Amino acid sequence: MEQRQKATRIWQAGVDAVSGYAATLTALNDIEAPDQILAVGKAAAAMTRAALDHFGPLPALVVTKDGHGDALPDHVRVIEASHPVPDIRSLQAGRALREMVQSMGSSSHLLLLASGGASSLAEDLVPGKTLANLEQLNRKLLSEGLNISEMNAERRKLSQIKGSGLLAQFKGAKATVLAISDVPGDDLNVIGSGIGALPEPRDFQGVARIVASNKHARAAAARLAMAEGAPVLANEECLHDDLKSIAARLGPRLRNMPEGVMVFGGEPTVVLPRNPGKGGRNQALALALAREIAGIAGLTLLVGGTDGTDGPTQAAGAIVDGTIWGDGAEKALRDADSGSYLERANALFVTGPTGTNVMDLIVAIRS
Ligand SMILES: O=C(O)[C@H](O)CO
Repeated sequence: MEQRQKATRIWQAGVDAVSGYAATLTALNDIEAPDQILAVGKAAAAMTRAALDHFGPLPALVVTKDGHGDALPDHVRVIEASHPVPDIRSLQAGRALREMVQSMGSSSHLLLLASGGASSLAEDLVPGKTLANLEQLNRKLLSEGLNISEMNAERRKLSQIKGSGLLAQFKGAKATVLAISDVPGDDLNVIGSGIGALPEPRDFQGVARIVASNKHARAAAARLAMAEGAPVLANEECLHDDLKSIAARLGPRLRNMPEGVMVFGGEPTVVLPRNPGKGGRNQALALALAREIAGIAGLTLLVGGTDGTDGPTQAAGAIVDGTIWGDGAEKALRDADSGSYLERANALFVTGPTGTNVMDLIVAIRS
């Protein structure tokens, strides 16, 4: 129990360090007041709250995931949409964003706050494509084990607002983009499929900045571990691979880990069966790692999505140790049903929406 609490504290320190509110507030210090705020992604509400606290009650349009749009003032227009597979509200949100950008005057300054999840939450399709095409594409992409860069290259092909398409329609004087990165390499053209990417030949002044990333979260987690007296044995962004390979690679390191803490970040890919059960990539990776450490005492792993939601579930991930792997685990892994198994084992890690999204974070503790 003590190790679970320690892992949770260290993981949470990582997430707190990249909170959408704090990261945005800090970045706003040297930015002039905009005329309009647009915010898209899982951290949109937290980022908007920071901008409103800093600048006062500016007009704002927030597009975010179901259940992530709370605690905003009444004057803010909030559109909640579906994630990870878009729905009709994603199209409404995409249209609202485009219309807002197109309606801004020639001297205007737009503040665009972008975070992960935007690919699904807002879309404005190229002519000839339908919601059914969009849903079908996303289901396919999510099940094939592609990395985010490969997925978003496909998503951009269907979109009028991704890959700098949104800002290409802005005729104002200045656009400032602040982004929280949930992609490897922090590439603005990949975050939310490039919803906040600046177009190359543009007639306005454009500034874009990453305000939080996985690196910041790992650094803060490692800092807390050290402050609590635990040697930090690893701090790596190494989870960009198919989750079976990641488990096979990390397994021996974890089994042989001396006393201390290891921190890993990134986003595993997963190939889903035709009818997946309950879970997400973090729960699946946690269970695959539970197999690797089965029977080992004094070792605890917290595997969690920093946004607080792992796939289409209410859990952020799971906390596992040497006692978790047991009857039914192999089948649950095979059927992409780790969530059901981990729930029965009382191993789910639940935080609710965190107000940020910088991919996933693993904290391993050995005592
Ligand atoms: O929305 C998306 O495309 C992913 O979260 C990456 O930003």
